[in-house]
Amino acid sequence: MQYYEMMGFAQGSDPCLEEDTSIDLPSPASAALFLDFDGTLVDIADRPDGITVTDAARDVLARAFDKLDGRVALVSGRAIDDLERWVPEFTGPLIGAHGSEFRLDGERVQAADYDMEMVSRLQRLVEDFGKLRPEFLVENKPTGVVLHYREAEHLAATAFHFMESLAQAADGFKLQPALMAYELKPECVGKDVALRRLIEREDFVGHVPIYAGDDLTDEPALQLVQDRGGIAIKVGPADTCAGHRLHDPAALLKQLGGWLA
Ligand SMILES: O=P(O)(O)OC[C@H]1O[C@H](O[C@H]2O[C@H](CO)[C@@H](O)[C@H](O)[C@H]2O)[C@H](O)[C@@H](O)[C@@H]1O
Repeated sequence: MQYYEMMGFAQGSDPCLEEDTSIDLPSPASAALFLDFDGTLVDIADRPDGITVTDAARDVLARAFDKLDGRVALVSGRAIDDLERWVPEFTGPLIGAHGSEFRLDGERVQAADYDMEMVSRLQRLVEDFGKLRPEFLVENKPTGVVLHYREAEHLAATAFHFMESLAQAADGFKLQPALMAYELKPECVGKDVALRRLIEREDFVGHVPIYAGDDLTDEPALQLVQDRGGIAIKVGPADTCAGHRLHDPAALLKQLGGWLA
């Protein structure tokens, strides 16, 4: 068992979990669509810079933007600068760094106040730790830092203990377990908090929210959407509160492609 699973979030596939191949989605004219990025729109890769945004993914984003009259947003743990590099053609709303940053109507907004000095300090500490164990990959974000152990699974517990200790010491920051990674992020941010703000905007309100996500960080947003009468789709095999499940990004793109045809 990986340390990540010990923390309560199973990654392993469970043959008992059924895929929901025909989700009854509302008409695009009455819907708003929110998509997580890694593991949902694109397949997970060995490294953050190793992903491929397929033509199918770009096509679904473009058609959703058109058919839903702009009511489609990406909701990601990645920073907005990073998302913009991967999908430069997408002009819709972006929620980045787990809800710390927004891009709305083409404008950048910082969603939360956090201690920038502390971010720099944490980044330095994690970078130094990463130099001691180059098997880890360190990813800096404007709001924090991630220690990836995908290429050193046997060091998962080491990664956890180090990052957990920093979280205990860093006022206003918390540990966010993710897929084969531990992140330090401001404790006031969350995808659900950011999503609530977007859902309540004039152009989104009154439309049925649909959210698809694969990771632990998506669970509060999946719950929020269900609480608002919307549709929550879990991508992948992990435990979830979502009412629907699809196996992988390809299955999601197929569903959405059919819906938007
Ligand atoms: O909220 P998301 O859009 O799903 O972003 C979550 C994190 O995604 C990236 O890390 C994850 O995907 C990498 C590429 O597939 C993979 O190598 C890594 O193990 C995963 O944790 C990204 O690097 C993080 O910043 C995001 O928070």
